Amino acid sequence: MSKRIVLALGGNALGKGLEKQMQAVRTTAQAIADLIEAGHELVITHGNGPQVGMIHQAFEAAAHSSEQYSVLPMSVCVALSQGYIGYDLQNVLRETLLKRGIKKNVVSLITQVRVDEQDPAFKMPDKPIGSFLSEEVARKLIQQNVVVKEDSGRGWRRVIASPEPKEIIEIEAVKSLLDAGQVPVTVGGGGIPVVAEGDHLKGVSAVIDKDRASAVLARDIDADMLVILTAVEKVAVNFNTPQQKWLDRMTPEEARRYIAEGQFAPGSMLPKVEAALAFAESRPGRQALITLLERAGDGINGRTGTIIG
Ligand SMILES: NC(=O)OP(=O)(O)O
Repeated sequence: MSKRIVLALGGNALGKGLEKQMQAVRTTAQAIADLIEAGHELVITHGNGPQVGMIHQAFEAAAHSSEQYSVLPMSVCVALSQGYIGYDLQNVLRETLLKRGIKKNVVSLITQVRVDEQDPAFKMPDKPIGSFLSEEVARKLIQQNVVVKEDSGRGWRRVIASPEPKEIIEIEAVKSLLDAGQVPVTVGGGGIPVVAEGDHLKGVSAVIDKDRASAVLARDIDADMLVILTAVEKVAVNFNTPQQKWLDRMTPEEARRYIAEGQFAPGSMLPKVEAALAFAESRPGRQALITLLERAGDGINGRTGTIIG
């Protein structure tokens, strides 16, 4: 049965760096084309952690080299990341679909997402962006008042505020594209974070979690399913212990209990399970799926992955 699906692409669907991203997007496009060919109506969202950090750092270096350039506000960096990643996705997916005889526009929408200026996240930056840094580089950045954190023994990364997404500003445009049979790429990098000042939307320094924004999007376009693609086929409890157990399904009650037990790592599986739970609970009958990109088709058909709902 065909479904309306929001497909949230994780880091490994995009690769790191220009060339690796182009290679990864080719594989990603094949998996997405399989779903379109199977008759599903898709909206594609994606992360931007490595890319937005790279863009910010590049403009910072440029600003140090010449007075003509300035450091870009993070909201503008998110907008640039939507264009950079969205262009690759729409270019490659269009071609992949054409080779299968499917003619559809794939359209990247520069998408703003409203957040609350009072969100406590602005006082506690915790979203890692950019590449891993050595301790030496991290200590230099700390002296320059840049917020960095050690990331699970893997190295240091810059961190930034990640407020809760409240509203997708361009939601009606997404619905229009879907109704016209096209494939929107939207809410890239969680959307450009903005706060409302009357009719004006002011960009703010933050990076919204793309899974949380995807859950809001999926709710507001009345999707049947939110598919969160990540680096593991299923969600596990007691991860990396002798008691590790892979989960085929979680009811909302079980998901809440596992979250309360601290089963999922913050900044990793926790926001994915929270986003999946928020969507599943937004209306009876809605389901979220967490799985690998290459198992998405099987997961949608109930053959693998972890279903929440
Ligand atoms: N914005 C966002 O959530 O990006 P990542 O998934 O790459 O961290």
